Amino acid sequence: MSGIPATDYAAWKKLQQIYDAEHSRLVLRDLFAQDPDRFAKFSKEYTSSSGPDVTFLLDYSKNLITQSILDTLLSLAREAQVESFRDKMFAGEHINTSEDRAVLHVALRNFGDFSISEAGTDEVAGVLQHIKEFSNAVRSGEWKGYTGKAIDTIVNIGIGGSDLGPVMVTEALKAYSKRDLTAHFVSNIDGTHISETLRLCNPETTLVIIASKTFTTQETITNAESARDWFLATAKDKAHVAKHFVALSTNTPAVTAFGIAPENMFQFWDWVGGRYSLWSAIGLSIALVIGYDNFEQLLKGAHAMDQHFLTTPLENNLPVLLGVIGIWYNDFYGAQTHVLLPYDQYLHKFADYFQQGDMESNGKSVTKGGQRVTYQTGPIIWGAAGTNGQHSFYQLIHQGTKVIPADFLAPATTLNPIAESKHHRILLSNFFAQPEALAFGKTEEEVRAELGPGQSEALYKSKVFEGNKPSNSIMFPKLTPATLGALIALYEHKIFVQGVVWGINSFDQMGVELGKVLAKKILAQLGSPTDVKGHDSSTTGLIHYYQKHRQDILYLYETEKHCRRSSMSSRAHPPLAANWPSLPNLEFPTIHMLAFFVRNTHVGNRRFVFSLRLPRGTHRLSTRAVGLANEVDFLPILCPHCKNYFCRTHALLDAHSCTYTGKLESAPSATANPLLRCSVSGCGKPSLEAFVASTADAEGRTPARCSQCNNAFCAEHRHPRSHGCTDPPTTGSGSATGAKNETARALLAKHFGAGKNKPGTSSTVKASTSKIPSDPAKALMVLRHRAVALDPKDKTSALPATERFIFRVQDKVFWTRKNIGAGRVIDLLRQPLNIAANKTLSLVDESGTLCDASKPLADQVKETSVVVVSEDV
Ligand SMILES: O=P(O)(O)OC[C@H]1O[C@@H](O)[C@H](O)[C@@H](O)[C@@H]1O
Repeated sequence: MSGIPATDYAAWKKLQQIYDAEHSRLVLRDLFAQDPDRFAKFSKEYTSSSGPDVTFLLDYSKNLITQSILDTLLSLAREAQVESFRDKMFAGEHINTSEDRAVLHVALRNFGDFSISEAGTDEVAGVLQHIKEFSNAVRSGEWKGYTGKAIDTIVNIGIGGSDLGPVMVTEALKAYSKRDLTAHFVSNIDGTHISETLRLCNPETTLVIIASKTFTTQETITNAESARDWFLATAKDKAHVAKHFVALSTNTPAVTAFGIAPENMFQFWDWVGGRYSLWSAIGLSIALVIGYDNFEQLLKGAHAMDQHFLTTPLENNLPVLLGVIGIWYNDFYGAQTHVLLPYDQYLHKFADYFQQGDMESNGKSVTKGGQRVTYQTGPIIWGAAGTNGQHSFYQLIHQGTKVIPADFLAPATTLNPIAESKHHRILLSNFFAQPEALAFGKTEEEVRAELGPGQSEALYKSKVFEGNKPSNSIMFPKLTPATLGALIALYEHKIFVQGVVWGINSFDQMGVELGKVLAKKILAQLGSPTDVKGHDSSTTGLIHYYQKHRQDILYLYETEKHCRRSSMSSRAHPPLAANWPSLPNLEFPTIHMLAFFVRNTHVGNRRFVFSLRLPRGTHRLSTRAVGLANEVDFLPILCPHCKNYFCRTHALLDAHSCTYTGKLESAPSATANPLLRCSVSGCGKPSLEAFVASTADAEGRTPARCSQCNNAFCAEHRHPRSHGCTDPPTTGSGSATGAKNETARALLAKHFGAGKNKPGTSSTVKASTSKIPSDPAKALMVLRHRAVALDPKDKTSALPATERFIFRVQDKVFWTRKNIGAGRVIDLLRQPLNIAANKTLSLVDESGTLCDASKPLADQVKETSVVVVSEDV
């Protein structure tokens, strides 16, 4: 890590000479035959020097090494100053030079032994205490969700180091888990990942953990926002987020901006690399799954390995031995990969985890000094658990042309001793057999003796195993949290050793950035083929192919001219079609995410228009929200037969020339279930409920019924007004809101005249409706010009139009900032309306609902609508 090219070291040159002169004589069969003590010489038993007790055996005798080669490899480590850089790491020196950061994952599991002065290391114990208290509260059921139920599901949203570590460890230690707490991990930006996960979750009993060191990672933040939308679709009130969302991050401002309270944030520090972060707050999901005490055992197991690495002479230092032996193959034998083969199903994510751990750390091609290396650095890491690989890729390891060093890992005792441990004995027989077969193979003589004479030459040859394939074997008594901690730390330090020898910075990851930048640029160009600029012909061709073949538009607007269905959109409306965004085939229960998606979609210069047309509150997808949406219909109707989405005009089978050819068992017909027909007498069209009920997983979805009379209506008659529904919404007895609204209505009746007059249109208070178009988008444009700032301190020129909220009071049109609470609006209205300060006022919306003074007005009333100022409510 000094930045010196490894080839400059004398030991490197010597190793090259040894390889050139000796490698053809390095034959494991011979090496073992020559030295009966080879196993004793080239194996070590690790025993933790501090509690908890951890022990394992590392057998590295099946490597293509002699003592003198090993000595030279260790000389290389010394020459590259592995010990000195190790000490610098533990001391908190900024060995991550490109980012000027310390590398202190060891401080996260430092139970008092090492003295580290870096800022933040003194806060580790406090964060662990926070993890302890929180995980205990959740696991015991003391932490309640917003409806008073205990948490039974956690969803960790993170990617890379904020995902792989918790995934691997919670899988590895599943035997220690709280079985009635289900843990899900969502990482991929593919909406399928979060959608399929949330389908399994109940918002009332789910805790979402947003794990992101930077809190800017596109995948994590997008998934987290969708999860929040999913949650609020049921919970409604943003205040409930506090009980269901926590963040693990170093970025306090971004976490706060997301809406997570500081007390629900678990801090860590920039000296924790993402791929070394499972020991930090990122391990919260681990503590939740296996309990804090087990989490601490994991940390302590790793800490003992840290002590071993820090204090043990290189000859006996296990991470050093693994590191230099790996270099021998990587740089002298030309091995390109290294395979991790745990014979323990619980470790099935071990190789995935170290793919990031190793490849992101040592996948570098310039030294710390900026020189292009002339030798190989980090290997490709891969692998799989148990005997599965034997039935697929082991063929190549045994008889292929490549050198593939392998690490075999296995527990002596299984945690699932079913059938009197028969499974485990078979598993272990394979664990012992494979390294043996790889090392010693089967000679042609042995094959001939086995097959006897008279076989084809090709057959004899094809059954020969050349052997001489190197491997390490690691065996431990049982997979415990502490043992796992020690094994992970063993590999972490191995990676460190190799990085030091190669002179590279193992702790940055510049190589992941370029793709992210290009993806952002491309995302903005996906709307239209004419937007695709600045790419090579291949990339351009791929994007154009996607644009041609994507299935467009699953959402609907108020007029037929905006209706799209994928199969005919381009024919029907060629100029517009290309600009529509591609949306996933969302099913009804997840459609609330659609509004979110659209709000954030770049659709060329049409994006803003679409945003304006989105009805407020439709993301909640309640029928009431749709009904309030001034005819803007955001409810896509899924044809139960051809499974395409249509607007109300094209929802019927004949209207969209349904391609379904099977028997139409539930096809709408005049004689179909009358309950599924529009309730308006004489209409007879299928109700929205008919489509929804037959197409979606009924559980958790919002019924497409009138929120007031609860009857089912067709798209034409779904709004309360359009089917003559005048009954007030049922608020439920004892509902505080309901009671308040009753009072509000009574007062409205008193002040502005009861009965049929709508609030704000009484003779007493009359909103001017002259020259205001009925189309909400046009109305907004007109009113935006007429609106004056309610707060004299606000200047129109200082705030973008999208951040201004327009509403009407009497014949006046005002705008406020969107986050202004209704209480503050009341105060500000006194002056223009000339209302004395001693009067108690309330705001009431068009439907007679009392506004909550503590919440933003913009969240409670429809933009451009009339708001009534009422006394005494
Ligand atoms: O935790 P964050 O900041 O969301 O980052 C997640 C991952 O983001 C990737 O881009 C990095 O390569 C990883 O190292 C990192 O673990």
